[in-house]
Amino acid sequence: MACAQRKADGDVQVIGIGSGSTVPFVVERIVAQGPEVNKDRVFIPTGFQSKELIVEAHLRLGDVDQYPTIDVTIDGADEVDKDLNCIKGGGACHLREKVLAEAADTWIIVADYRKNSDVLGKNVWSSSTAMCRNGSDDVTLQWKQGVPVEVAPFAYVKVLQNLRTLGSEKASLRMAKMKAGPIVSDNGNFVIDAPFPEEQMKDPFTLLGRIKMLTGVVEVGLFCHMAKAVYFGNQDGSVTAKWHDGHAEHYDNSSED
Ligand SMILES: O=C[C@H](O)[C@H](O)[C@H](O)COP(=O)(O)O
Repeated sequence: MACAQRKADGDVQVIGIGSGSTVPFVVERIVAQGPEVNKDRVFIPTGFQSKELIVEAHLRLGDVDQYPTIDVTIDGADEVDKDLNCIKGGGACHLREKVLAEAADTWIIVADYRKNSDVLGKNVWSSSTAMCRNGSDDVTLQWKQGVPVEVAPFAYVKVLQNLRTLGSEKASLRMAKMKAGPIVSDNGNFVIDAPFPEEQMKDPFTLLGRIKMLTGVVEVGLFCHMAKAVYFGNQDGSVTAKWHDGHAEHYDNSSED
């Protein structure tokens, strides 16, 4: 998105590239800035998808162990609440995404308007990432997946039980679509999807702390108080930007140049 990328202009040299359906557009926009602008930039991926995008675009690939401080990370989201807290991990990338979000001076989300929600978990729209990976555009397969929780494989049954006790009655292991068995993250872990009642989702920061304390949990797909800004692409091509301080702006189609 043009306006999100504008935030990445200037002196930015180390850029984190997140995962999801909007990220290819971000990379496209970066490439369009030309080789002269990009020659001194290093791009850090959050997983397989973004690594491929960076390599295919002939941008310089780096890793977070070389660059533990990132100027700006641009990522997608499954859902964003009114305080810019996010659910992420529909594509099972949330561990690396959170590392790159924390490493970044500025963390920016680019998402489509269906991800904009008052309270996390209320939105029936969820990640299209898995569907895109399966080569299908069938967005009628929407589901309420809850909070993605990456777990050490040997501990998943214990963590499932813990999550149910915490209030997620329907917590379940995420199963692969084209493979018999569970999906395995880029880090070799399993992912549990844990829907929680609205009352608990209204305070995602407290819920995040509770889930994170469960032994066997590697990372939780709740990103609280992290986003500096979220850019929502609207159906008509315009963009609505919301900042963490409550400020919002609207850009019409022509500002996308
Ligand atoms: O694990 C995946 C990431 O958190 C994605 O950023 C998130 O799932 C959004 O993906 P999409 O834009 O494909 O819905």
